[in-house]
Amino acid sequence: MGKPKVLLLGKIDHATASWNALSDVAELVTAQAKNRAEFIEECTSGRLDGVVIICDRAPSSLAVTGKYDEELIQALPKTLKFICHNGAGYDNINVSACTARSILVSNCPNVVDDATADTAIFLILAALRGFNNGIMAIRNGTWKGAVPPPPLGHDPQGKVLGILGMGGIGRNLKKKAEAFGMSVIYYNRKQLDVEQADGAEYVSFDDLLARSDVLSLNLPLNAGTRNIISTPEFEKMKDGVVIVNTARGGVMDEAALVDALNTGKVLSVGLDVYQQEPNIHPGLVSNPHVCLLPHMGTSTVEVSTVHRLSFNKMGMLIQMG
Ligand SMILES: O=CC(=O)O
Repeated sequence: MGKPKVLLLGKIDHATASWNALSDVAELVTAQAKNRAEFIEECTSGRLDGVVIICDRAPSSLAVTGKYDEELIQALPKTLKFICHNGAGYDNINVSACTARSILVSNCPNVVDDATADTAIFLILAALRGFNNGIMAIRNGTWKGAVPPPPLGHDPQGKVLGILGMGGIGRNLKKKAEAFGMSVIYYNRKQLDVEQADGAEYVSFDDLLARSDVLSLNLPLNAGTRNIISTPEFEKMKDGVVIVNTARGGVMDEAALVDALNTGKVLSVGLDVYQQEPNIHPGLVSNPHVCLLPHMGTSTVEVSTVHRLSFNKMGMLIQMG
């Protein structure tokens, strides 16, 4: 019997040696397709027959696969057994459709905790302090910007940080935020045990909305969390609340956020993720109180280097049969 085939979708920049080392135990193949239609055609033409594992390097794979929806999953090679998704969030994969085809799906949680929590800290500071006003003004050649100048920002010290979703990233953010003098409350589907909560106060969803000076979204996107923050939720928040989203754009209603910014209910926002990436609601782009990043929360050499280990593990799994 030949070696099992592993199909790489997307680019590898920092784990090339580990990827190549997999060839000891697997036949490494790449797709010729440049877009989803071509990929589906490539799968159905039989060129990828024999592929047992897909190594999905999101987001660079997205241009070729689009969402792993029912249509795509039905087209994948009949021999496929595993999809190894290199991100933490796997909302782009219809896991039920994979299960129906007996395809196992794995993701990479934990490795992104530091990088994502660091990004949340950056956005919290930027939004609280109004740094985006200054960043825009200095690049426009107007030094500190408008006359009269924009209102003074706020220190994180003494503020209540509400964390919605207290998984690995939420807990990592809690520790970092405490170093800036913030006190942390959280809401999660389940209350954490004492050790994991580490002093963070568990509150109801409504209390989280009502008590947070800064609200950080750190929960996965799924049918139950889509638009979990929308107009009724903004109404329950403090006037002048600051919101940061490093999770998925789909958990917050962007149009409702623009309205809440325009009325002053929300003072400022820090965003790394959007509902329809790479498109961003024009009301967010034009608002100087919104600090925007192009979904780069996990884009570090260290995260990519840890992904290397996942190739090594994939190799070991193949060897173990
Ligand atoms: O967004 C990045 C990830 O899900 O890892």
